[in-house]
Amino acid sequence: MIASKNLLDGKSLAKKIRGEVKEEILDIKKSKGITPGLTVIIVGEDPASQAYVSKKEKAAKKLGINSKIFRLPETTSEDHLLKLIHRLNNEQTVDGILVQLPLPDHIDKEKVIDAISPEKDVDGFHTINAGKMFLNKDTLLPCTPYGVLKLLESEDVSLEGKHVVVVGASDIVGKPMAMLALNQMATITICHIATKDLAYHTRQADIIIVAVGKVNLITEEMVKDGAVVVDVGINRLEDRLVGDVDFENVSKKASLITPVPGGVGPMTIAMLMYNTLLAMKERRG
Ligand SMILES: Nc1nc2c(c(=O)[nH]1)N[C@@H](CN(C=O)c1ccc(C(=O)N[C@@H](CCC(=O)O)C(=O)O)cc1)CN2
Repeated sequence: MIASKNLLDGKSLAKKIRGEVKEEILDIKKSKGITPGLTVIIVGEDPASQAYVSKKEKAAKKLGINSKIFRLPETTSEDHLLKLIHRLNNEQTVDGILVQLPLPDHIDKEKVIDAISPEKDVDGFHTINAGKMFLNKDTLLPCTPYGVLKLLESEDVSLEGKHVVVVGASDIVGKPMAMLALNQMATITICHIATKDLAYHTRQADIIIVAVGKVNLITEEMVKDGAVVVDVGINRLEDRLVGDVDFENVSKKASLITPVPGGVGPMTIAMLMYNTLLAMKERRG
């Protein structure tokens, strides 16, 4: 782990959040005799996805959440998946349903996500939940962007009036991230694959949030002095894991910066645990 005074330490904050969730689960178990249930479905053998699912299973177990993992083969049909989701939607003890992404190409991701009951959609990806987030209504929020907000909040970084530049416009990170920042009264810019002169935009940013998956996409010259830099990228090199930011050089300019690993990644899992508890409380608390 890199030691630096300006580090946004997701690993520590995630531990704290998991501890709070664990306490609340214990209390609810004692007072109401109910336990949250999380079901994760993974299709295919992608090693990174398998590792993420194992992390989710381990975290859930530690917090006293009943977890069940469906590990389905790559050849699983869309129809089979939809039927499984339908069955889980109707199971009283299942509070959260999550389908690990990406899915194989022959399966329609949107159709699968929208088959999950919105109240059990602990990823916050369902069209109804995305719409509620867009309208700034209470709902289950996507774990990674929600984790980024919590990380910023933990260091008293207010987004109000700040220029937040989000690099990457994916449905699971970039777009919801920008919307959550807007809901916090930030001025937002979303940069994507067709953006001309990325550096022009990033240099204006008070806060840069990058989620692309490209090593060293954000370099020192692209960052204003004192900016806050949040790196959501995960790139596997032969010997180590890196983000999208040239950490060594950008960290000299940034007032706060997330490391990879140990920044946003652990927050994703912590917020999933938080959402599972929230889904249980909303439905049967
Ligand atoms: N249904 C979903 N699919 C995917 C999501 C998601 O939120 N919901 N996000 C990503 C993967 N992901 C969770 O599923 C995830 C990514 C990274 C981490 C994490 O803890 N990263 C560590 C490094 C771990 C490692 O060594 O590989 C870190 O950054 O410190 C957790 C979860 C795509 N799919």
